[in-house]
Amino acid sequence: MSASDAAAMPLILAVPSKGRLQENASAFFGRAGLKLAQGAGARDYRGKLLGVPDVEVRYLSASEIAAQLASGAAHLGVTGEDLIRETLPDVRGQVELLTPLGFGNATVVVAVPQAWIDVRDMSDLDEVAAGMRTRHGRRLRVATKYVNLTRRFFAEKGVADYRIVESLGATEGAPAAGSAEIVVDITTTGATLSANALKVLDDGIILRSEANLVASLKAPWGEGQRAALRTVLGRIAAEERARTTREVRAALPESGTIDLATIAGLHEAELPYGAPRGPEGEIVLRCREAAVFELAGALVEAGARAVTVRRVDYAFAAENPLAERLLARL
Ligand SMILES: Nc1ncnc2c1ncn2[C@@H]1O[C@H](COP(=O)(O)OP(=O)(O)OP(=O)(O)O)[C@@H](O)[C@H]1O
Ligand SMILES: O=P(O)(O)OC[C@H]1O[C@H](OP(=O)(O)OP(=O)(O)O)[C@H](O)[C@@H]1O
Ligand SMILES: [Mg+2]
Repeated sequence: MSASDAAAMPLILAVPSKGRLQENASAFFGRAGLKLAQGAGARDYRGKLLGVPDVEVRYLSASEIAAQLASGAAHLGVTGEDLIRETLPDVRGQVELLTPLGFGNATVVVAVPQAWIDVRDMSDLDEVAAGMRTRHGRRLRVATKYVNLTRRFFAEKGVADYRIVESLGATEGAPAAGSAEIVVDITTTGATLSANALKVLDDGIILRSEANLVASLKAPWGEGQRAALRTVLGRIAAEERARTTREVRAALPESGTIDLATIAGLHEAELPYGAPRGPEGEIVLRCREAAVFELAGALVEAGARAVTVRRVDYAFAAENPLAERLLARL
């Protein structure tokens, strides 16, 4: 491929096409002013970002997204951290987890039958497994689709006498069906585990996962794709900054001055438009939502004639921390 071909290639953004991550993911992009436009219908697995050329959206399953970020077939994607850690042999070398998204929360756990009342933790499980091996010549069977996470975790806990039965769905049913003794699976409310008379071991939490925005280090990052990256991540950061902060405007006193630097420092506020030019006038600060009342109080105390606080939709800034962090690694 020539350099000019590479420059014309779009940034590939992989978005969940189904399951519980789908709706949340498109709502997340929508809030950031990135409207996903799917092709002809729900079965068209390609689309665009309205108003952002040079981006191609691909709708894939959450596990396929992890695989495509690993191989470099996609530049950016939304998927569960569980799938990233399960699918990628070298997470740090293959991808950058840019930011957790606050949805798709689930925990990968080791669960055993509730009837095993003496088995409370991994060391109890180790005894059961060793006993099965010596007394019955059989190995404890673990049903899971998280084969790699299971192997790593069991090795860390020193449990070796087991074998994995790969499960592609309804994993929690495996013990009752007789195809495995225990399971490693994901849980959110715990309803599925209870319904199948399973319990989580006390130290059986393998990973707490949520959906993440993930970038591939293996994808071809030409100039066009880097520019598209800055646009996309700039909007995401602008929405996040806006959502987590408040804009505080203060009318400065007619006489005397306010020591804004000290007040801003105390309340971890910024002056996004700089310091006031004269003694009188209006000043704009930005602070964390939780600090709003203290900051407003301090400004009034210091002589401000009026203070207003508001939410903003987007807060853009010259710095693009998400993009810079990734670009520094490419
Ligand atoms: N209660 C939950 N159960 C399963 N996954 C969840 C849950 N909550 C969040 N997730 C996240 O969503 C990801 C995809 O799961 P989901 O069930 O939505 O997809 P799916 O399309 O059904 O995939 P699969 O068919 O492989 O289960 C999970 O790997 C996990 O990161
Ligand atoms: O702790 P809970 O809130 O009960 O959720 C956990 C269940 O949800 C998921 O299954 P899903 O509904 O995605 O079906 P699947 O196995 O076909 O993917 C997961 O595999 C568990 O079975
Ligand atoms: Mg599922």
